[in-house]
Amino acid sequence: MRLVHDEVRVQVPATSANLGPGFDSFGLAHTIHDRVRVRATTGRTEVRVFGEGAGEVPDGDDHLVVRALRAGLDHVGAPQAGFSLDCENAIPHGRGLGSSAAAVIAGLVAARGLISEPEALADDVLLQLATEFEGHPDNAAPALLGGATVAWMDGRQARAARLEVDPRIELTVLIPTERLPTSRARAALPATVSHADAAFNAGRAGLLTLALTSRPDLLLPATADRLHQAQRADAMMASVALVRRLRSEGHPAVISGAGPTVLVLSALDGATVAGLGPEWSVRRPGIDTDGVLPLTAGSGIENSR
Ligand SMILES: Nc1ncnc2c1ncn2[C@@H]1O[C@H](COP(=O)(O)OP(=O)(O)O)[C@@H](O)[C@H]1O
Ligand SMILES: N[C@@H](CCOP(=O)(O)O)C(=O)O
Repeated sequence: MRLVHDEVRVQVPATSANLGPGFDSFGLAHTIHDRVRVRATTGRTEVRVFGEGAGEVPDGDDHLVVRALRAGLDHVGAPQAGFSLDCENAIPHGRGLGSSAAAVIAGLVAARGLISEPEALADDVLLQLATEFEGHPDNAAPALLGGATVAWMDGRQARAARLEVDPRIELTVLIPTERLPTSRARAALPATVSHADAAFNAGRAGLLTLALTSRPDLLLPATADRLHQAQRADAMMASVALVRRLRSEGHPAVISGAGPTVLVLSALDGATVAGLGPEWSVRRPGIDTDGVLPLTAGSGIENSR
């Protein structure tokens, strides 16, 4: 395998995993995007970051996009190089909006864009490699495929299928200032769950497929969860309290991914939004139906220096 291109640009969406009952399986892509330009060089790796994560994430080979890029090249036996990266990040870090999965998918798709036989890094291969980075496939699947996805593990093999989301479904994303690393939220989960709670979530996850694709009127019952949100309440008390309040008022609210962002699968009215404190930033993204995309020159990233 050879490197046949020396520059590639990639756009990748934010994602909300779980969507209530679908722990580690359901996910949804938003029209909030990170963009990365990767150039292969003969020098050492340099990363410039604009927006989210600037001044915080590593600026060399430890950068997550670079680690994923190198993993993709290693997987197909392509030679390594130095890399120069420009990252324009809009996905907040540590808020449950899939920033780490987006970085991994961006790096892997950049690797695909540099090599002589891109089919060696087909989507199923990238989903597996991304799942090995993340430990769960539910953010990587929608970041890769767009729309809503159901992901599952077949032994150690990650798989995913895409759902066509009903166009009547709108989104409101409530992002708090505090962060919660996904690793900490996962450590808060109990090792076992009750049979009754597992059965409850199985029924609601099945219903969620119907609600997302053709019955948005069922979104409130379809987004109920007993397996992970309450169990993580100590790590994000305000978010879990907000989900409970919004649901009691009839809004299909869930914790986005491992939190602490709250995702509402409806256009939350202005009065409800206005009543939230200043610690909540409100976004109304669309649903990204493309997933990760290679970009052509002139798509905006050249604003980076
Ligand atoms: N675009 C990025 N570039 C480099 N590192 C990133 C990027 N996005 C996320 N990360 C890394 O992943 C961490 C957040 O991952 P995680 O705790 O799983 O939260 P999230 O819910 O945002 O994915 C960041 O603190 C950073 O170390
Ligand atoms: N299923 C995972 C999802 C984590 O999503 P993130 O966006 O918070 O990284 C979990 O709930 O741990």
